[in-house]
Amino acid sequence: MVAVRKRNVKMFTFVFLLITITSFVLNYKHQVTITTWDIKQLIIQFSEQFRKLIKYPRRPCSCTTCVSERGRSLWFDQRFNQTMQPFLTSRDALIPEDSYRWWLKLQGEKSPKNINDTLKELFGIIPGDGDPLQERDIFTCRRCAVVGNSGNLRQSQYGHDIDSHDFVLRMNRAPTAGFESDVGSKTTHHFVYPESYKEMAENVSMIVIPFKTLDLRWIVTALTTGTINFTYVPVPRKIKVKKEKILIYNPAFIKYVYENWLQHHGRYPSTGLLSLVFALHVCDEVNVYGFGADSRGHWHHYWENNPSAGAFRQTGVHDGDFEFNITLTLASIEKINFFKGR
Ligand SMILES: CC(=O)N[C@H]1[C@H]([C@H](O)[C@H](O)CO)O[C@](OP(=O)(O)OC[C@H]2O[C@@H](n3ccc(N)nc3=O)[C@H](O)[C@@H]2O)(C(=O)O)C[C@@H]1O
Ligand SMILES: CC(=O)N[C@@H]1[C@@H](O[C@@H]2O[C@H](CO)[C@H](O)[C@H](O)[C@H]2O)[C@@H](O)[C@@H](CO)O[C@H]1O
Repeated sequence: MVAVRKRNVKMFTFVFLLITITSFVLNYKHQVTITTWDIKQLIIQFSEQFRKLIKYPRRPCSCTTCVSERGRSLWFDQRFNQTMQPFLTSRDALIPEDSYRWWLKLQGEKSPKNINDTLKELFGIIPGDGDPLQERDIFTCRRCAVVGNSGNLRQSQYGHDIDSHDFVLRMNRAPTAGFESDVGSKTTHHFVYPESYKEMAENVSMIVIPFKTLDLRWIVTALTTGTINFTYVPVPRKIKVKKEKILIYNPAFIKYVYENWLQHHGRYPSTGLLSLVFALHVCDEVNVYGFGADSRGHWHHYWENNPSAGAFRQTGVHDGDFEFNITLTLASIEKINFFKGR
């Protein structure tokens, strides 16, 4: 009787250990490919993971290297501030006073509505959280593609590569239909502001970048009364996006990008730079496509011959050259992979 009980305990311990070890190994899914269920192999893989765990005890992710890891580049460490929150959410909708004052000047609204009332109304309608990009754990490796709108994507054949990422981030009016072989067909997140809104598929999360109070008010009315149809250009009265799929880029994060990364160049950061720094904060591996001006320094698009491609240089709203240098530096220190297109 005692012998049987002892055997049961042993059996139970063995099964328990096997499950623990297996799930531990599987958790490191992007570093380890399970090719066999051979117990010897599993033990070898487990000890390899254990060795890494001892060597890098507090790694933030399971990729070979994680973007947010400090100590690899002083240039990066001086700019990257892990504590900055990329999103405003219903639980955390506070904009610090200095950031708010700075933000108010971006598009010089004449008589902005009370921001606290606006945020209360907005987060009474949308939750602004619960998105996969807002949840993190150290056992995964989040591979993100940030896809800018550059004409250098034409005939690049990057489509398959882009679609292989866990998250594919696009921006403004960028289409995929008809351009799949160069830009891919997958989109998980799409950055817009009212003036650049485009309809998106149901499963895509829309990240709204607000540059003024009216942009936040527009989200409210675009989901309800449809009363706002003009900001500095006409904007759609109504949008077809599920409330749960709308996320709000934090104005304080725009200021952080402007100060820490852009070092006050231009009037404020472009959507491309805002998306790229955002990705550094929420992804573990960042691969960048579709960034790069044409020979005149204009932001030409891959899907159209946009006549105002050089307007930003005339108005000085963005410093395209400085922004591009940030991208190149990030690539040179291996924080991102940069795909230069054609
Ligand atoms: C006329 C104008 O205002 N154009 C601006 C347009 C325009 O408002 C939207 O396309 C409307 O849908 O938006 C911008 O940018 P745009 O939508 O052109 O491009 C998005 C981001 O991609 C990168 N890009 C683009 C083209 C190119 N040849 N090289 C690039 O590197 C840039 O990082 C760019 O930010 C914007 O929001 O930033 C900036 C552009 O200056
Ligand atoms: C070309 C230009 O300077 N246009 C500005 C316009 O800038 C655009 O703002 C967008 C957000 O609303 C986005 O940042 C885009 O990249 C910019 O080109 C606004 O600043 C607008 C405010 O009234 O003034 C236009 O002249």
